[in-house]
Amino acid sequence: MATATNRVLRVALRGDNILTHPRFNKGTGFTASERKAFGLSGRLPHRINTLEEQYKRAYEQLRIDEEPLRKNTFLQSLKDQNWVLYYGLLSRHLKELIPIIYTPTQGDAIANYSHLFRRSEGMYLTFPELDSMEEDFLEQTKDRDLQLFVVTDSEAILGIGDQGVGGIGIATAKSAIYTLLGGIDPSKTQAVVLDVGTDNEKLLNDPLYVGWPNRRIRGKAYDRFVDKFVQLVRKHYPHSLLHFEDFGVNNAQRLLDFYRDKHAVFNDDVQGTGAVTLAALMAAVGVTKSKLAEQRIVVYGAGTAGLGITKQLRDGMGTIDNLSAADANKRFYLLDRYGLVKESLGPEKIRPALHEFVRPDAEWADVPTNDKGEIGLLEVVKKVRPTVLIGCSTSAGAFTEEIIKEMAKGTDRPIIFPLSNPTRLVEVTPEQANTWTNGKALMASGSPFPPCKMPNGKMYEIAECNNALIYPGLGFGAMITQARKLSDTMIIAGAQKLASLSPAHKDPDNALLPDFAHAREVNTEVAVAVAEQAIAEGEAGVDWDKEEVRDRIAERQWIAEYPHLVFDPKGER
Ligand SMILES: NC(=O)C1=CN([C@@H]2O[C@H](COP(=O)(O)OP(=O)(O)OC[C@H]3O[C@@H](n4cnc5c(N)ncnc54)[C@H](O)[C@@H]3O)[C@@H](O)[C@H]2O)C=CC1
Ligand SMILES: CC(=O)C(=O)O
Ligand SMILES: [Mg+2]
Repeated sequence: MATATNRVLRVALRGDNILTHPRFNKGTGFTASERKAFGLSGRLPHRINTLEEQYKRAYEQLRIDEEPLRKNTFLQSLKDQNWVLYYGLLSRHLKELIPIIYTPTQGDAIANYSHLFRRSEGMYLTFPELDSMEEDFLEQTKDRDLQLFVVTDSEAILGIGDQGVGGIGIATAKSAIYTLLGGIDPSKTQAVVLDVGTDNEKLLNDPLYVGWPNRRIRGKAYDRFVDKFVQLVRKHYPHSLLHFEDFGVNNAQRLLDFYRDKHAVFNDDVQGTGAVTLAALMAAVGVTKSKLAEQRIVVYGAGTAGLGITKQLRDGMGTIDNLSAADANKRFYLLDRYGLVKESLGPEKIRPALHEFVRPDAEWADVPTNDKGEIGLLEVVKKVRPTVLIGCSTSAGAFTEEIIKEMAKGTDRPIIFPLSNPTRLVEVTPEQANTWTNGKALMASGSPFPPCKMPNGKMYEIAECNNALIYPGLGFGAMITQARKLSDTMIIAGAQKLASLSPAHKDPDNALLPDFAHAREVNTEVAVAVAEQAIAEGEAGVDWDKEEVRDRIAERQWIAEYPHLVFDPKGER
């Protein structure tokens, strides 16, 4: 078996062409024989550095700037130069650097994309260039063994909305996380932005905006554009996984439903968020010694993530506690801008996907409404006495002191998950929820937060309930088995595996989910569970026994170490 350290790579590039290629470049790490073979002798300073020395230098440079956004720019340029150094450095400082390359800082980088722009990364497919899409696609992908596409149309980036072409930054960040935490070879991934315009006035009026300065295309023309891209992926890479990220609420679930039987597709905001939240909640009900099916769950923000979470928890109640879907649906209370999702809101406010979870008006006849007939969160909490409160509304501070205290009256250990990203949009900070519940709340958040002091003096670590803790493993498990689809049962298998790794099993005062410092090992376990499930249910395109899965995964995981490079005119380029 080839390990990274004895791996040999045949490369056809020489001189500046290899020095500027991030996949092959080693900088001062090129050995003497490689320098000779690749024509680098006069192009590099004398000293040959080990990777350890290179890490030390890069980390020193990174620490010069205090500001997270500048660190983000530094790391982006490191990625443009040298993948091994970039991923190796991140692996060594996971907890410190994931928030820099992902939420929250990547949100700022995306919002400022056109002003920070230095060089392109990824595939930009622009609406007016529809006719040349296949040509453009093939130009970038020819001769590449791509296994994963991460695509966004940028309409709902994290919680910061429509970011136009800058959304490429979420596709590249999510791809990088696949490599970092899932072990997917970065040369086998492709980030894509579908630039169908933007309705973000600030971008439309910005003379430096680098995307297509046009209002967002919608309706049939949008669908045709997306479909052309999906068909190209299906035609040229039939065994790849197609990951959708941060599509708008009217497209995310719809596109997933449309393509899920045609190709291995995955919507991270729907399925990844649902899976990680299911795992966090399974851990929390372990602490409260209750069942999933017994919870009364309020979901605040009935958008893509809110509905994805709701459906995943509902399905979890079925698989884990044998509750029928009809009964499980009744455990949920969804709210959006117009308050509780109830019958009388009518079709304008209730999109079809929410129908299963609409509450009957009669149930609320005794509850005060505002002058528009809407029922707010406080009223819902008073009546329902929820055991679980989940925020995915992008509404900062929506879980007020009054609401949290009201919730704490109705349950001994309120389970509170403010999941909105980035950090500043959180519905309540863990510190506030901890104070207002006298340390009783069981918490998990979407972005990283510092621990809180519990009444017993111990520090309570806040689990980061972010889909990045699970999607790399879900995706890798599906890709490695060449699964024809990523089924709901494969996702639940991954969520159950993640829940089983919860530190709260050992001690109820521990975090609900594993720490991000262990995210690589955690995602590997998830990948094994998903791959085994794919094989068990006959979705896999490989004929492995379940017993071989772990070894196969270990063999294929990309490791940030330099391979030995050999010059070969017929080699890779
Ligand atoms: N922790 C995690 O892994 C994830 C977190 N998220 C976060 O969840 C949030 C929502 O993301 P998406 O569902 O993709 O967006 P979305 O736009 O589909 O959904 C947001 C929903 O919240 C509603 N909303 C807005 N203001 C509200 C208010 N004041 N009160 C009640 N509802 C309100 C909107 O009408 C919309 O339906 C974002 O902050 C995102 O970063 C999303 C995916 C994963
Ligand atoms: C984490 C993520 O996918 C989001 O906030 O959109
Ligand atoms: Mg997302």
